[in-house]
Amino acid sequence: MYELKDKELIFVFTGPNGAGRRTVAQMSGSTLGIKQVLSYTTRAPRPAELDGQDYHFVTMEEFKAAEERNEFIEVIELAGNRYGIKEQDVADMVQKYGTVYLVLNRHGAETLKELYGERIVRIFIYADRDTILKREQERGDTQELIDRNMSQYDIELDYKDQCEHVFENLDLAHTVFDLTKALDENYLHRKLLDLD
Ligand SMILES: Nc1ncnc2c1ncn2[C@@H]1O[C@H](COP(=O)(O)OP(=O)(O)OP(=O)(O)O)[C@@H](O)[C@H]1O
Ligand SMILES: Nc1nc2c(ncn2[C@@H]2O[C@H](COP(=O)(O)O)[C@@H](O)[C@H]2O)c(=O)[nH]1
Repeated sequence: MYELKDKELIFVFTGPNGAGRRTVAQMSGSTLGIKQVLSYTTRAPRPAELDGQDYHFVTMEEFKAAEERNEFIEVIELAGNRYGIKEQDVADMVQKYGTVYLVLNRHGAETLKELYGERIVRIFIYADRDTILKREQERGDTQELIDRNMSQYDIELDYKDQCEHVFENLDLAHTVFDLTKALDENYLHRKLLDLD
């Protein structure tokens, strides 16, 4: 296991599905010049999702082969699909960029915290159930997917108080501004933003 050095950090965006974790993470990452370590998944891409941008989309055979080679830090299975982060990807990107981010569910955030300790900064993004429902319907998610996400809502929300930073994501621009400011002030010290 790669041991993270003093200045190396991993931001883990977590919270209920549909709260806007990926959107907020990608916008903040782009503002701050921080790259994402992508998960591998066997699920099919949804409309507007791209291989190499949202996930590494792989076949079950490819995933199982990588699993047998012990390449994943952790693996989860949801609705028959597997998801995992490769240890080598984390090590390579942290060594190259110093700071990276991931978007994971509660299980993934807990696992990374156990493995990498204080080098992990958990950022909890949430919204109320009705807001998430509306966003998922507008995005065209299937009822099956919406029901699955909603069934996990309370479990994911219960993780809020254990995370280092918590942001309610209602107005997107405000969320990204507040988050970017917090990460810059607390960890990055790049002074990229005009904070007045
Ligand atoms: N503040 C916001 N206001 C309105 N819509 C938003 C906001 N934040 C995100 N969205 C939209 O909500 C939807 C879900 O966002 P996103 O994909 O980032 O969520 P997520 O938490 O990563 O969940 P999932 O894994 O289901 O995609 C997207 O269509 C996104 O454009
Ligand atoms: N623990 C992990 N969680 C992951 C990983 N990759 C994605 N996720 C989370 O799973 C759910 C479902 O994702 P979806 O894109 O199919 O809706 C969501 O909360 C993701 O953030 C991973 O490698 N490990």
